[in-house]
Amino acid sequence: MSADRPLLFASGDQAYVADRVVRTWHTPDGSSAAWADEVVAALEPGERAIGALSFAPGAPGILHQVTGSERPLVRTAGEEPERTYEVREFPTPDEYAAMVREAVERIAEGPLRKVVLGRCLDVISDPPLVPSEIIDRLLVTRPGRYVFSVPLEGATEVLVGASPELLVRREGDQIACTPLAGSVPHSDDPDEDARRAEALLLSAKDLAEHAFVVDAIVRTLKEVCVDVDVAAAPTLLSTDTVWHLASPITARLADPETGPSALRLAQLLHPTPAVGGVPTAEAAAMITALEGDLRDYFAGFVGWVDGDGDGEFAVTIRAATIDGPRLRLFAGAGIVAGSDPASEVAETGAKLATMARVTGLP
Ligand SMILES: C=C(O[C@@H]1C=C(C(=O)O)C=C[C@H]1O)C(=O)O
Repeated sequence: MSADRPLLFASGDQAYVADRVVRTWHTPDGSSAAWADEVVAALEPGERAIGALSFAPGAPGILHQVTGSERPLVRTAGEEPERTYEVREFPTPDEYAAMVREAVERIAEGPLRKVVLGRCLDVISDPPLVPSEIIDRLLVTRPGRYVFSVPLEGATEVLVGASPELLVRREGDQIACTPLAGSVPHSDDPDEDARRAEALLLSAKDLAEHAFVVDAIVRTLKEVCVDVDVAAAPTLLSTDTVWHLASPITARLADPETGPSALRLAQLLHPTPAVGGVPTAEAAAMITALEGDLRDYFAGFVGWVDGDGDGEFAVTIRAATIDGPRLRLFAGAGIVAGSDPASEVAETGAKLATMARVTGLP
């Protein structure tokens, strides 16, 4: 494997690192069931497909058919070179606040009830960032549980990140999802931080924002699963920069022999209202109208599947693409009735900070 563009996915206390790429599968349409089934059927025992699928249906997906192994996480040594950064925000925080206002107005008219809107940072780094160094820092500091590095279509581009959000895991007939929605930035003051966490657990706006996601996932799981189980109320999940509301969901595949692989399950569940909205079609139209096409692989899903159909996919958030000197970061936030533009700017700023910190941005 190229040391410049590591191929790995970590969720436990080890990282699965690819050492040989047997084949790379591309599709122009990451929502294609036929493509997903073809890739899974091609996997030999001991192989995995690791990759990423775009946010939009009908947009590309890439899966690397690999052999590899679990490796312990190693601490990096060595000095970081001094870097200079040129940063461009798009949309700007003011433009993003205007997008939030427009979404809130549209939600008041209906039928739109929730939409997730994102913004980006584009950075030019001199000297260029080194993806393997960023991955080492992510693995050791672990700002989110799901650390990934996936080479994309071009010869130099790589998708990296530390997502806190499990889209779906399949292990035999056991299915798990841990949707997140409803967030507040951490405070440096421990008392204030605790107050924010308590307030999040009681916030009607955030609980509503969260319930949209849980309802959509439960509905989809019930099409292919039995024993779908979700806690009566969300719990708190902390990342390096934000508090989230989280709902662990478990289920059992109704028919594990012919039932969907982890990859198919991820396709069926995506886009959840954690990254899209409610209703799905109206939210997607609003996202395109207000954001344009800044997402690509951001807010899609990333992970692995094996030939038995087992696997694990995270939502592609707290993520960045690195392409030589160019770095792009994305963060989004759910907008519902009662969302405050300034708070959404602060929330997306805190989410952007996860990858900004590990890439050394000031
Ligand atoms: C879209 C992002 O995060 C999603 C949106 C959240 C929210 O609106 O509260 C919380 C977690 C994620 O599901 C992101 O981090 O970019």
